[in-house]
Amino acid sequence: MRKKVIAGNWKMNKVLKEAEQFVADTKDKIPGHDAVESVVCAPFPFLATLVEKAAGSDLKIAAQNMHFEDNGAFTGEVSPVMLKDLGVSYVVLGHSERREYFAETDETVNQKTKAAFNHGLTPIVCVGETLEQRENNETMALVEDQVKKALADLTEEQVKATIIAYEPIWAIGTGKTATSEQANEVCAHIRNVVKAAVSADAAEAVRIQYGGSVKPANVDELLAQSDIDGALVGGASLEAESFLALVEAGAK
Ligand SMILES: O=C(CO)COP(=O)(O)O
Repeated sequence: MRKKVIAGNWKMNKVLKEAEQFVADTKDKIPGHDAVESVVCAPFPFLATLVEKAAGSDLKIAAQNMHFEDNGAFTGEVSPVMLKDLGVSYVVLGHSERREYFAETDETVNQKTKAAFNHGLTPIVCVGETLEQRENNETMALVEDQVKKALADLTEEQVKATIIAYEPIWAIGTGKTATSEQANEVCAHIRNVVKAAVSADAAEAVRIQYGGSVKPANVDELLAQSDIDGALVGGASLEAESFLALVEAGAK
């Protein structure tokens, strides 16, 4: 059985006080790490404080992006060395909003994924199609291409430790969830892509999340699917009560 991973992606929301309050409200109620991995992906300015506030609990803190270089003349960027130094555990890479607004490419996602492993961070690699691509029946080929490029040159052990998030862009922040069958179909395809590109063992071990309008009301059905190992959640992760309901679903 693959352990479920529930990750809240706060995107560009909250101020520090609100972020601290969220951790205070949730950390003692998070199920044990053996049952489910519970992660909050917070904006950079909150990371140091949140790692400190969540210490000793089963709530883990993630970044929403990073550069692939260790250091250097990259004004405005944050490196994997900095994240590791703060005690950050996971990093979201290649989110569709970064691909669309900040010129993230499959190649930079690959460089960042390798950098994450070089520094002991667990990457959450996002893939997914637009509505137009879905309507043109391009979903499977597109997602296959994104997955292969993101994982290129990783070792089998690294692929096993990667978290892939399938987030159909048309379902993000729109209230339109993919049906659990639609979501599972693509997640199963991703697992087959990993099997063909890497190994059956890697495909069995890799965790694949679904993301896109996940909420307490639909999470159980999504997590009951054969190839969905967790959720990457935007809007419904912002409130403590809703986030706790999601992680409890992941621990069932
Ligand atoms: O993009 C997402 C998580 O990374 C999904 O966002 P919503 O849950 O708000 O649709």
